[in-house]
Amino acid sequence: MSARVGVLGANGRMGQVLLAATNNDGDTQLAGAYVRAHSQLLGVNVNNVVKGLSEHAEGLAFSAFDEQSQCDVLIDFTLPAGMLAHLDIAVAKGTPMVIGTTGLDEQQMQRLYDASEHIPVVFARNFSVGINLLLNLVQTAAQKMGDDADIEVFEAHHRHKIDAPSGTALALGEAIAEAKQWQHDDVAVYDRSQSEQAKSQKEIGYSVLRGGDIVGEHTAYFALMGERLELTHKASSRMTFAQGAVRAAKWVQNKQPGFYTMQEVLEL
Ligand SMILES: NC(=O)C1=CN([C@@H]2O[C@H](COP(=O)(O)OP(=O)(O)OC[C@H]3O[C@@H](n4cnc5c(N)ncnc54)[C@H](OP(=O)(O)O)[C@@H]3O)[C@@H](O)[C@H]2O)C=CC1
Ligand SMILES: O=C(O)C1=N[C@H](C(=O)O)C[C@H](O)C1
Repeated sequence: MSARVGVLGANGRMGQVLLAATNNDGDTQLAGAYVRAHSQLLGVNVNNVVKGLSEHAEGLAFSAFDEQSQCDVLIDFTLPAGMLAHLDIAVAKGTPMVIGTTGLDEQQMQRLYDASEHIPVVFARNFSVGINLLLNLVQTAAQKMGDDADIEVFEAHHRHKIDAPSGTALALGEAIAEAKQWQHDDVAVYDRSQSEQAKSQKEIGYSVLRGGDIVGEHTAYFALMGERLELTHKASSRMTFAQGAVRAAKWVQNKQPGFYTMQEVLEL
């Protein structure tokens, strides 16, 4: 039976692509397009806003998410505060969640871990296949390039992005730190403008570009004297993230409560 999927933040950049990805997947049914309680879209047919949906979406209108909402799985790409409010309802209802929202602080992450004791949660700061593979590749590079390698992570995104560095950049840095057996928070450097010293060997430096319509680009640098390795991923369509999230939604719908990663979904 096809999974009935509800999309939270359905009017967002990702939300609209998620509506299409859910609607176009043969194994999922778009069961809810949820917007905020005061949204002007409430009651508006999704086909009037998102073009190219199949006839399966006909008759579905944007609605507010609450305890009455009926779905097998929820997908959330919103903002931390909204996601946590959605999570509380999902826990109360026992509905599995796929979460792509980034910019969570430590306490907000703890709320996710706590919730995953009651419902299955797939959390990924990037749902593309390439980035999830890159999370493995940077660990190999971190181990093999040697202690002399300078490690930096660069990311570029569209002008509307709020959080920085991106969730993906931080995930790459954390994967590198794990491979080096470093504490990420001890080695992360976000700003060198006040530093009057050369960098140390035990650093992961982050740099950020915001501009135009860049969907998402990430590069991990491993720089030695005389050579440098650059591992780059470029997303050119949000559909890649949306299709990954729909894949995760199908995977998680019958899982036991727990905290799952996209690497587990992809068996990487
Ligand atoms: N993991 C991954 O693969 C990816 C993750 N992302 C992440 O997804 C998130 C969304 O990105 P994007 O779609 O570009 O952002 P948008 O700003 O376009 O969309 C955000 C959506 O969240 C809704 N929202 C915000 N706050 C709340 C709230 N308190 N309650 C309910 N709804 C809320 C907004 O509603 P309204 O319009 O009414 O404000 C909007 O629909 C970001 O964290 C981004 O980093 C993005 C791409 C890929
Ligand atoms: O906000 C975005 O757009 C994206 N956010 C995610 C992140 O913060 O890493 C994933 C992707 O790069 C797009």
